[in-house]
Amino acid sequence: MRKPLVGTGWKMNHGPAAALTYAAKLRALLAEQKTEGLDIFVLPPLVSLSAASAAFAGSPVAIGGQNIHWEDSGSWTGEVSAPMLKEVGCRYAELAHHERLTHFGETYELVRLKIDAAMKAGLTPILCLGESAADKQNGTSDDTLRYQVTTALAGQTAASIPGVVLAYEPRWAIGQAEAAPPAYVEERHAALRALLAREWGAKTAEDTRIIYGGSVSPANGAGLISLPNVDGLFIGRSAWTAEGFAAMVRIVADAKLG
Ligand SMILES: O=C(COP(=O)(O)O)[C@@H](O)CO
Repeated sequence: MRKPLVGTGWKMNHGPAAALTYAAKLRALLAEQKTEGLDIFVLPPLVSLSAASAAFAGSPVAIGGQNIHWEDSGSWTGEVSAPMLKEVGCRYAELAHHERLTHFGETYELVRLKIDAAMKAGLTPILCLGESAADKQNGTSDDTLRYQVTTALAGQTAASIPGVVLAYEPRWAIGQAEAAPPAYVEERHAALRALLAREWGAKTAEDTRIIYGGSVSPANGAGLISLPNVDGLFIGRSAWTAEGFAAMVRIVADAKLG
């Protein structure tokens, strides 16, 4: 049984003061609703991690970083390492987000090194995957996903891969008015699971969580989280308020925990 997951990436929003306000509100809201049996995460910007770590301590909410460097330390101006995230209380490290690939020139070859660094530090990588609009149009979405998965996870084993969360986020669905259609999402998630089974065996495929992100909202969340191969939701804009995120947590809990 894969534990359901619901999380939000704040992207470049919420400095330390706003993080404290958000955390206090979210804690109060979640205390009134079902959270047991769910993994819940918030990914603040780097500067807010320490504040968020203290503010969420003892709550059902874990925190993570939105990126890491592949080395543990050194002359890498402006970067942060996996052990540093661990030290401020992070459980997760988001890697390969579309915005980092597009605006900062990251590649899946580089992401492989980051996955290795995150695992070594005891962080759970959230590995973002997703095809472009052109891939979708050309019918090559699953080829692109296969390349991304096999490249990023090349250093991993059948036993370690369930320690990675796969976040399917079609690039053409991020920051839009609508999420990808549920039937399309289920096809991609099923294809990803079949790929895991082919490459690393049935148990790895069965145990690895695959979550969906890209314009998830209160209007479409229930439909997406009810899909058999969708183990969680990864939310941007709709969860940038504590009230919005608490509503999404409720949708996931209702669908997955009954
Ligand atoms: O980018 C993401 C989705 O953002 P939306 O604003 O929900 O489209 C995902 O990685 C969550 O941060």
